Amino acid sequence: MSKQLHLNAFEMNCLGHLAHGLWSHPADQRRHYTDLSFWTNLAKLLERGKFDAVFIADVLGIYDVYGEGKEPAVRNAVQIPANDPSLVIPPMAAVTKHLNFVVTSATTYEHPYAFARRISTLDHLTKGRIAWNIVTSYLPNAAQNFGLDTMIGHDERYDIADEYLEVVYKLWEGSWQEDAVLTDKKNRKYSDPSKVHSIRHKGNYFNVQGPHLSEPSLQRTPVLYQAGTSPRGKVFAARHAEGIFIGGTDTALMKKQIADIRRQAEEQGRDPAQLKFFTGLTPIVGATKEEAQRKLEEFTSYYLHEGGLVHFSSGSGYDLASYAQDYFDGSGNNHVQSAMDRFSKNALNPRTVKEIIASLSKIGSMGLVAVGTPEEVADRMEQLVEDVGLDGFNIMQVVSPGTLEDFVDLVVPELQRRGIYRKEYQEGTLREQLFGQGNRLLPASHPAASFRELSVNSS
Ligand SMILES: Cc1cc2nc3c(=O)[nH]c(=O)nc-3n(C[C@H](O)[C@H](O)[C@H](O)COP(=O)(O)O)c2cc1C
Repeated sequence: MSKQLHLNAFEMNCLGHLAHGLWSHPADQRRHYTDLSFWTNLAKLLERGKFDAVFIADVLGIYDVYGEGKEPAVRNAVQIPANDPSLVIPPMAAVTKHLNFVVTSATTYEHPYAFARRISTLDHLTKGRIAWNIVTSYLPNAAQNFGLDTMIGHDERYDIADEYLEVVYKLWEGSWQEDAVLTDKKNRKYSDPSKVHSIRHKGNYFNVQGPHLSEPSLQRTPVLYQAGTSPRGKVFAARHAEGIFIGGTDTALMKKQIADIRRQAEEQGRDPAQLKFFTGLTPIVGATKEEAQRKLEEFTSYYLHEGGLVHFSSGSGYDLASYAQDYFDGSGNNHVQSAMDRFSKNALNPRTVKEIIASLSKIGSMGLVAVGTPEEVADRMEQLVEDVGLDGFNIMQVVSPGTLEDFVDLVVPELQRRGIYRKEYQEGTLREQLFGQGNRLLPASHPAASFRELSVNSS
């Protein structure tokens, strides 16, 4: 394999992210997610393992579709309690030099002006180590928490997201010219007002005058990740995303989606090499095959099936506590549509509702799982990259930090021995680490670049 692998650790600022119930395993430390040291220790571990980034998911409401109430989610700690994803980044940045941070934020609820400033602040504090995972959200309760009775329709959420991106591109790329900051102590001029521009955005969803309050950070626009591969999601990804997080376990479908997004990006004049594809992988590693298998069985005994059902029900929009048909009928389409592409009757490999419920009793049911020796796990990763066209993985955890410790100590050296994973970090921003030196900013072929013209056309 000639490609170099990229690795993110998949995280969330909460007790129960994906491995529902595993917080009660004796070795698990997730109950300390409210402590700074949980995050600084994680960051140091990941930098030791030369990880690209910690990728932090987020939600803005509770998972209350299953059983039509909050009790199952709260009882099983399914992403509740959950704290803010961005505030743990500065302490992690303070104890590392190269590790990067992907923060998830939905375009449906928070205003882009405030969000753009928070990201610029993070990009300044980390010296260009920030990415944004752009999502549109899928929880009805999130809509209710932000003043709506029901969720905005699926495709309209993406229309809002497109305009949101236009606003933040104007703020990040167009508001401050590159030479606007003078730092001229002699003449007591910090910035040149003629080079700091209002953006005067008036759109269907947002009106923003500007200018951006933050001076330009190293990357200006953070590295843009996206998750969601519905037909509308793919159009959005092809236009904006530099990193795409593809979910699920159906590798034939992933391969199709990757080819589709790369083709659409190329049609829009983007270089398909400027898009990197990731999927979720849960590694369970042992010195021998038998030891790895024993670990899996032990972990499974702590896993809560009901937690998996709660998670899936809100993701898909189907209440698995009461759904009576053999196959999903497509009515869950306002939630995560790409989940429906995998599970409905029209899926490439359709599964019955009964089969789906059974699969949710297993560890790692939200992504791929690799159980075995370090060599076997590395083999599987290499094969997936070659067969599916992936560029890397979001490593999903079962016990924290045990899963990542095993991976760093056992699998990383094997990947390095094979020459497919860095032994040392490259200097530079996250975008440069992903796309090579000199790529601090988005390329001219990216739609954000057109908003640099703002500085020429306005004042
Ligand atoms: C792999 C994957 C990870 C996702 N992570 C999140 C997340 O952390 N927070 C969130 O609000 N939505 C998340 N989403 C859903 C996105 O909000 C997405 O924009 C929305 O549900 C539409 O997805 P779709 O294009 O597949 O229909 C994720 C979706 C996928 C497929």
